[in-house]
Amino acid sequence: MRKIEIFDTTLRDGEQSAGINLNTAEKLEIAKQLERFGASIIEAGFPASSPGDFEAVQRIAGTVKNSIVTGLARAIKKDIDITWDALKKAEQPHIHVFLATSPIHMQYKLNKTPDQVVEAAVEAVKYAKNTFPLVQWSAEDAFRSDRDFLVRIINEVIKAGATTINIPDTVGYASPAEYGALFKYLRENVTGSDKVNFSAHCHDDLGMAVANSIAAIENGANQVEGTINGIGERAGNAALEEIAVAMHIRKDIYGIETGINLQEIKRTSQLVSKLTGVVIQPNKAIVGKNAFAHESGIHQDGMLKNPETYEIITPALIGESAVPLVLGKHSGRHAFKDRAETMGFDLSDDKINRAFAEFKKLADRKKEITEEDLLTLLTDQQIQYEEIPVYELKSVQVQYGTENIPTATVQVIQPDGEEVTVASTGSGSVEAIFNTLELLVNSKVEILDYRVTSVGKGRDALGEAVVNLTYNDQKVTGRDAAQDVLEASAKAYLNAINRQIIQSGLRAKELIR
Ligand SMILES: CC(=O)SCCNC(=O)CCNC(=O)[C@H](O)C(C)(C)COP(=O)(O)OP(=O)(O)OC[C@H]1O[C@@H](n2cnc3c(N)ncnc32)[C@H](O)[C@@H]1OP(=O)(O)O
Ligand SMILES: CC(C)C(=O)C(=O)O
Repeated sequence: MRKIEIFDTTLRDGEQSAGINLNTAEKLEIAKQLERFGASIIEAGFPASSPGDFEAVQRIAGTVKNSIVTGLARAIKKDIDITWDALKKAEQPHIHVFLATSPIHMQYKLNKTPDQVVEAAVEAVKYAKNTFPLVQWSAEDAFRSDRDFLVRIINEVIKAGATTINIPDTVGYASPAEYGALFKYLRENVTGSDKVNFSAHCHDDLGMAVANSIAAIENGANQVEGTINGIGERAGNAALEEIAVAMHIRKDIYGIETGINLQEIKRTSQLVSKLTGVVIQPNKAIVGKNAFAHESGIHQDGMLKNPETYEIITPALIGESAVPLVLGKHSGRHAFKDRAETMGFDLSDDKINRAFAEFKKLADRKKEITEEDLLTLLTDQQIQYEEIPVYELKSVQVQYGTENIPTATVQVIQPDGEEVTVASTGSGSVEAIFNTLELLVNSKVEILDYRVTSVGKGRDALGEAVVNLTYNDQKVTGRDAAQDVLEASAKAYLNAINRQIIQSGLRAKELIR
């Protein structure tokens, strides 16, 4: 079996999805899970792009041991220096330097001639190589670049010390046959192409990112890049869970080993969805909630007679356990802690106690506590910060009637510890709550997006709200769940405000550069 390295860019290209904004603690949590998932390389961010990205990459590099941690950098010395500062303590410092090579990018975006682009790429790779043992160089928009120019610049960056060459289809324009052919051409024409890794990086604008990545593997790529749940810039990146399972299920034709721990797929996907607020479409391959649901009579009949009639992947393969529900209002702390550990949470006794208290409150109101409910409760505890005081929702009350103006009354404890109650109106119940909270947080808030979904099944399922807003001129996403969608909405709004406060609080305490 041939080994393919899996390069995960959920925290860099994935975070470039419109509306996603992860803080350092959330990124660290995802990185630790990506390590369990078995990613060979984790691109933890773009350190020169913001203090938040710098801090996240630095923290992840200091924590993750079993995956290589990398950071993205433009082909400029300042970016490379900042990336080195963030990654110098990593076990195997790795940098990902990129520079565009397509005519349209060189002429209009970079305003450079092809010769100047070659010179800048070589200079950047040489400079990076002074400190980093592992240097990946990406030809941004490689697929729309001239092939012979690509061969020329790749030859030069390999001479300058690049250890991996990435050939992105930056705008998702390639077809599988074309993208595969490009890898074959480069493997055949680049001098010493067998001495470096060739990497595929595909976007899903035409829905072909996974197919293109597999075509690259078939034609000489020994690394593929992508994200969990396929999140990423515009239509997203290749979904890594789809590639990993495709390689496993069809090892008869591909003969590829990815090193991915398939059992961790479900949990990784759920964690990324929860923390980014990006809901997974139900029919999404591998991780969608309908991916293993057989609905029609003829299919169900076949499944009962022999599951192989319709099932090519079992839920168990990706760690989707059909554990019978054992937790309810009569369960105790031991069973709760045990389940948390089985789900992969490693929480202090304090955090387990707090999660248990929340669980008991929920169990009083809800007859069935599902795996999704537990995931929500435990994830919330896992990423709580104690050191920065934030807003705490005490109560929310809404008066609504078809003939009345909806009015919300909200009681919160402010970061300074003072308890305040404020009321305001809106054209609907949610708007009334948001207007009231805006008065409370004392600053202009612009709502960019708002969604409510149900967590789990049944009438008494938890409602999860995701609010994307601007506060103190920063875009931030908040999410929270509650039995009632209005309470979930209020909590999600405050969660967004609190995340912004925490991020600036950490920076003020110089925990962030
Ligand atoms: C295909 C990809 O996904 S590439 C990664 C995209 N990710 C991001 O952009 C992450 C977030 N970005 C940012 O925070 C900002 O864009 C920053 C901090 C990186 C740069 O911000 P600014 O300095 O304000 O520049 P701005 O983004 O407006 O323009 C980009 C500049 O970088 C140049 N540039 C673009 N790519 C490269 C490169 N690979 N190497 C060197 N220079 C580059 C552009 O030509 C432009 O230069 P100019 O100012 O001389 O015209
Ligand atoms: C920086 C590069 C690898 C990229 O994200 C792209 O080209 O899509």
